[in-house]
Amino acid sequence: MSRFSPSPAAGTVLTPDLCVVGAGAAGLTAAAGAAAFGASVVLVERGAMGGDCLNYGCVPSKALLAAAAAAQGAREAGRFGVSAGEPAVDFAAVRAHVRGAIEAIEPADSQARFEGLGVTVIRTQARFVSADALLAGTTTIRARRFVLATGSRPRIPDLPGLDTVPYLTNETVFDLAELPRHLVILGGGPVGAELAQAFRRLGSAVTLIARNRCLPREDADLAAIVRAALVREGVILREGAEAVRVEATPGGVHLHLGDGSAVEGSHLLLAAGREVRAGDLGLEVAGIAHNADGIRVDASLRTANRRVYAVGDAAAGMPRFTHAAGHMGGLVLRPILFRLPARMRPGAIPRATYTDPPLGQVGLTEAEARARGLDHRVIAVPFTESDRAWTQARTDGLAKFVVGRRGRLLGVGITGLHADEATGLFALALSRRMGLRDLSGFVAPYPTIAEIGRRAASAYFRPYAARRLVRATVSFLRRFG
Ligand SMILES: Cc1cc2nc3c(=O)[nH]c(=O)nc-3n(C[C@H](O)[C@H](O)[C@H](O)COP(=O)(O)OP(=O)(O)OC[C@H]3O[C@@H](n4cnc5c(N)ncnc54)[C@H](O)[C@@H]3O)c2cc1C
Ligand SMILES: NC(=O)c1ccc[n+]([C@@H]2O[C@H](COP(=O)([O-])OP(=O)(O)OC[C@H]3O[C@@H](n4cnc5c(N)ncnc54)[C@H](O)[C@@H]3O)[C@@H](O)[C@H]2O)c1
Repeated sequence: MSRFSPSPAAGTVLTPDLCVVGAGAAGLTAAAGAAAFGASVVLVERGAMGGDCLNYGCVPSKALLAAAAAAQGAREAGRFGVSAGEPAVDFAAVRAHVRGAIEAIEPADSQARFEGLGVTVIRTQARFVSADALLAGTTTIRARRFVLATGSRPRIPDLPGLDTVPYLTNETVFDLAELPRHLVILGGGPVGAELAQAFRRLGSAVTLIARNRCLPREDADLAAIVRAALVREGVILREGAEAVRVEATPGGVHLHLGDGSAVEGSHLLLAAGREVRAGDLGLEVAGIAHNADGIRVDASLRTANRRVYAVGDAAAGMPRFTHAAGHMGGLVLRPILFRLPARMRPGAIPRATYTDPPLGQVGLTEAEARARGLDHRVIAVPFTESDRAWTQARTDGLAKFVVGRRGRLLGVGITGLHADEATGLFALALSRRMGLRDLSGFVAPYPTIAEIGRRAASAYFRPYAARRLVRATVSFLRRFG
């Protein structure tokens, strides 16, 4: 149990083993883990417990997408011979569902739970006042080690006119009282793509502005399938479009694009990437280096100040996902508590975008393998080869296995039905350095999308089976009865 809980009196100086700043996925994991090992822990959070994922990110977006999928299911039921028709969407009830999902998960991240674990939770802004001391309200914390898990915030683009119009970000969009008539989304990354589909399916007109293409970080063949689904459902996609100016109109906003055209909408949602909150942490005072991408860390997630680590979205150059944040929050406990080495391997972190169809990736994409000059082959398996895809009438999918020498997996990308779940399986295979031989021997339940790994293995090994020597061996062995 912490020697300090509950909340300290004003002016107190605390000297815990560990001080964690930020109670999102990264900070909560570090705090809970350290407390479980008997370390004294102080956790400082200035906003809502649970951070972005619970309050303004993964949870509300996935809950909104689930409501949107129900609406789309009604629209598409006809292809199964079931008639439902255009659904009536009660947006207040949708919002209640989103809120309900947050409230159901909230207790796991709550101050009460963490105090129950023995963590001292201080609900205020923290900043360094020296290389080894942090000020949280009126409490000074001189910890043996610090973990900065301060997350990121939406990047507000430098767009002329933006200061004159109302706009939404992920921090406000889930609180909308009414369904937007026409939502204009700036940014075609995962936030833009997921929310474009969610609002379109719930009944809004949606225009998505993407500087390059939709889901630019993803494999082009896989992203094209998601793109086609969005367009089929009526999302107006403006790819290769640069927003250059915005102005208010009586009905909402008027967004001017670089090619001279304009888009008119009732609401504007900014989904133009993330930036790191570093300015208000007093990093300079503590000798902690940072850049536009975040707090600079080495492979063990240590900052330029040897007492201080940075994890999650706040750490520069690291993948910005909840599971990555949680992983980093646990990883830093190795050096902090046990003086063991730790090495963050960003390349091993899988990701999924929860559009329908979802898109998952782990390891290298085909373009990344090519750019690195790796000796590789790509085995592409369309979902028309999956019996499950046929039973669900969802053959709009593709899996791409990027393999190196002797069939070793370098990366797997998959879009289609249940691709998010299947990505977890392939992430395990990659983390265990498996190859297509392992996938060929893996028995998945029938009919599931996971069987697609075996399909890829069959396609890879088929030419070997056809070799003259192999055939001659089979023929020779036949003689023995
Ligand atoms: C719309 C959206 C959907 C997303 N969906 C997914 C998804 O489906 N799956 C996925 O893996 N990822 C998703 N993400 C990304 C995911 O939300 C982040 O990667 C994750 O929340 C990062 O966790 P974190 O702990 O690093 O930071 P955060 O969750 O941002 O937590 C940081 C905390 O630090 C606090 N803080 C900051 N500065 C200070 C200070 N000086 N003093 C005290 N407290 C401070 C903040 O208040 C905040 O609570 C999504 C993001 C968005 C925006
Ligand atoms: N399913 C998930 O795991 C999930 C879901 C949502 C978000 N996230 C995380 O949240 C982070 C943020 O996502 P995001 O979608 O906001 O960011 P992003 O950086 O992935 O995409 C933003 C896009 O906006 C475009 N853009 C920026 N300014 C523009 C302009 N003026 N005109 C036109 N286009 C412009 C950029 O080119 C970029 O493609 C991601 O890094 C991701 O890791 C994850």
